[in-house]
Amino acid sequence: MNSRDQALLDEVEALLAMTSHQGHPLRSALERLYHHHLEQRERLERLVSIADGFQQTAQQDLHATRHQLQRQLKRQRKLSRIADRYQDLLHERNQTLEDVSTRDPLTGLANRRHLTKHLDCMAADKRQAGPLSLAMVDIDHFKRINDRHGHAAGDRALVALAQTLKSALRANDLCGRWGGEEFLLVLPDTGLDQAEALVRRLGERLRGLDLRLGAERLVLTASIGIAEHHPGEDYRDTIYRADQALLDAKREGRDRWCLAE
Ligand SMILES: Nc1nc2c(ncn2[C@@H]2O[C@H](COP(=O)(O)OP(=O)(O)OP(=O)(O)O)[C@@H](O)[C@H]2O)c(=O)[nH]1
Repeated sequence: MNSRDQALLDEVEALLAMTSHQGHPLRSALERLYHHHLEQRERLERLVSIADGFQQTAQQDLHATRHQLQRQLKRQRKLSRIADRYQDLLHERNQTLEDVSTRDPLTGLANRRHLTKHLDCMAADKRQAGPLSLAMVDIDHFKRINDRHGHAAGDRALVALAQTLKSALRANDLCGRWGGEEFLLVLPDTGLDQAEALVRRLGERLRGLDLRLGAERLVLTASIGIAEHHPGEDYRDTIYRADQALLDAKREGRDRWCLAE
């Protein structure tokens, strides 16, 4: 209530209290008006206090809800960080699993499983049109290297051969370890002539390797069998023919290649 209202009320109260106005015809009406005003004021104050209470509760609720939301948001961010880390970990694990199941651990080349799968995919791919050759490469007298210099030296020779193979091949070629000291080359868009040129280059690089075992330089040679895939032929049969050609190369004195029938 402002001071003007209060002054008016004080004035009315004073008038009502004056005994000289007891019989005045307006006194009774003024008194009722005065009490009516007091009642209204009281009601208004109650309403204002209820509204204040509501507002305070609403603000507290708002504050509590905001706080709760912030906590949920924080928790959600934490969860999403954990989920991201978990996914990265899963991706790494998958990658490792993929590597373990498709790579030869010693040389890092494709393993036999991967080579077979690759050939199966090629067989299923009807767009595969150009010539395709397979070459089976086998280190000569590898047992002697192991026997003479130890298994670790043999492993070094295998790794050196794997690196030489990789460096001699083109981007679309695939080479992998077929088993022991035997490696398979898958050469797409390659007829026998081109395969022979590649294998010649490979033999030269292999002989030129500077592989040291103590004071001794180890000269690596390999025998190779090459087979061109016939249209409609099962890849296993092409590999078999390449293997037979490899045996021919061994029989003919090693350090050479032979072409399959
Ligand atoms: N160090 C090493 N040796 C291996 C590995 N896998 C197979 N070998 C060895 O490779 C040798 C293969 O010997 P053989 O099959 O007799 O062939 P080779 O001595 O190369 O004779 P030819 O093939 O006839 O020229 C065996 O002594 C195997 O133990 C390997 O991962 N590491």
